Amino acid sequence: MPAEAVSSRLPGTEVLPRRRVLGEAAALLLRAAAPERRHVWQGIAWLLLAAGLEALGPLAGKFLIDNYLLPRHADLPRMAGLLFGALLAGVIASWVRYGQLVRLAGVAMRSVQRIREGVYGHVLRLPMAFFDHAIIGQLVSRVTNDTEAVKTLYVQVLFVILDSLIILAGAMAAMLWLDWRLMLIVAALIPVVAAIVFLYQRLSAPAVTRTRELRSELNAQVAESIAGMPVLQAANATTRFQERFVALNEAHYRSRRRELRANAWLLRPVLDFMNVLLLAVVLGVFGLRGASAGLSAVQVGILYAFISYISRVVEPLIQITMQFSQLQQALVSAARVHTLLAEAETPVAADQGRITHGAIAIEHLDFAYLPGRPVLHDIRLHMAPGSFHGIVGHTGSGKSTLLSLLLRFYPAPPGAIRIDGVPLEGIAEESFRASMGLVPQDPFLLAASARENIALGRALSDEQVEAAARAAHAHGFITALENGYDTFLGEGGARLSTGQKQLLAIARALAGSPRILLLDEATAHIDSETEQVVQQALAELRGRVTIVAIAHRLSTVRDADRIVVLNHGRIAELGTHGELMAIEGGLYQRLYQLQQLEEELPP
Ligand SMILES: Nc1ncnc2c1ncn2[C@@H]1O[C@H](COP(=O)(O)OP(=O)(O)OP(=O)(O)O)[C@@H](O)[C@H]1O
Repeated sequence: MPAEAVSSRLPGTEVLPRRRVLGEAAALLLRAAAPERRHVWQGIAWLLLAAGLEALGPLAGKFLIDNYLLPRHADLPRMAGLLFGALLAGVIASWVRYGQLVRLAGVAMRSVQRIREGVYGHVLRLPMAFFDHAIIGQLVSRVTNDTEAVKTLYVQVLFVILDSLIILAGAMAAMLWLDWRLMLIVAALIPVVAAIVFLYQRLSAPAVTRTRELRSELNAQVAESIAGMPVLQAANATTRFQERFVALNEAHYRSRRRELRANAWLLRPVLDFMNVLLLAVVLGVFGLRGASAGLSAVQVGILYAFISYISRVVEPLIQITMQFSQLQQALVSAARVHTLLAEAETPVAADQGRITHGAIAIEHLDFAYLPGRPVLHDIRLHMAPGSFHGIVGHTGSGKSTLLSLLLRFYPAPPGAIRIDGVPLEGIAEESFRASMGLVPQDPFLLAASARENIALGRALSDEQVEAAARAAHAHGFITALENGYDTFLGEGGARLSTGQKQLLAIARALAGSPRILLLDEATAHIDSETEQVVQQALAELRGRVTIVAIAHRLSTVRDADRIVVLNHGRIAELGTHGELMAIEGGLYQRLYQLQQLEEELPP
């Protein structure tokens, strides 16, 4: 796949206009540093003091030359006092600057910490629809790499640029006081530098944005390949993936080279040249003045001070411009983080009531993921508390969609689904999640112990965890592990069989004591023996928990109170196994017979 074809997949990866980048990066910085405003202002105040003290050095030099050296007036105590004063001012200035830089580094680090926590928390609260388009590697890149780049932005803005600007201001003020006309010559350097920076930005901005984008693509591809390694290797696709990676990496290299070229040509060499030019102009002016009026003692002192100050003006300017390459990258990262943060979170549900019994009422439910492409049509279904409903149907008939709506992963039309008489969207999030249990098709186990996998961060006692495991018929195999509930299960529960993982997922769902338990093809990949264990577990929950189970394997829901047969997003049939089997030529009957046939066929 060409590198260009894989961009713009995650919101925030598109190339942003320059003005938007600046605005969004600034918004992010200000928001993250807001709690530390006092530190920033105090830091700036102290840096101003340090710059003032530093500017005293050349002034003291000028005074020494003008008053003592040129007139050959050897007043040793005063000269020593002057030298000592200049030295002391320099030492104090360095000490103050060190203290403030440590303070501002703290501000930067804490702000980035806040941003990173904020981004992760935000991602956790995003609606499921967001993840339909998200690429995991790119999201990881946002939370780690991009927030790290934001730190660069802080360090650069707060340290180098701020400090350099203050030193610059101090030197300019001192020169203004000494000779305003000469100061104007030096000041002419500032617009020239601004023009260079502008030009640099113009030339390198597209390359910088592209480099960042490609880096995030590289991350995404590595993450995707590792996650799908069995499929990659089995499909003999490793060579193609390697080639794709090489193409991306090459594009990254070219983009980075374009960026560095602009840097190498424009920044340091041009500025060094400006420095020499400026010195030549200032010396030239002195030369002219000397030729016309004879160089006075006062002018020699000023010349000395000016030469000292010019380096103090040029060096911060060089520092500021040298930071621009990194600053540019950091700005792009900050803007992307800001764009991600601007993604709307799942709206907070109004608290109109809570789930008490688990009665589900669905009325005239229509739903479409994309406008004009309806997936569910006019679903009407009432499920009594403690009942067991099976949902079956062909692939793509809308079974998982119905479950996703019940789980509020996607918003159902207001009022179409009610639980215990309360509209689904009117149940407060905490109590809603506490009352709903989900057993997904893929159990998703953490690289942690069996106990941690069942509790999943909830404050559950050992007794609660064990009771849930017993109810899910998982207690037996867990206690048979070498460390029982504390056995580390490996990445993705690698230590367990598929059936055991599924039982553990059921235990996890039950550990929260849900009123409603939703199972999405929980028996799709397990053997008949484990399926019977699951059936047993579900039978024991009947009357206490409302169960809605999607099942490809019809035997799982054979004993359900009612079976809902979905066909192209509509309820085609509804009834008990017996009732549905009695419909001659009915969909359920055909599905059942087909499965029977599959089971009877020799493998
Ligand atoms: N996130 C989504 N965005 C857009 N369309 C979707 C999304 N999820 C599912 N669909 C579409 O909705 C329809 C119903 O899908 P759904 O997953 O609900 O079917 P299903 O009955 O659960 O299928 P299966 O048995 O294969 O899991 C399908 O046409 C599918 O392409």
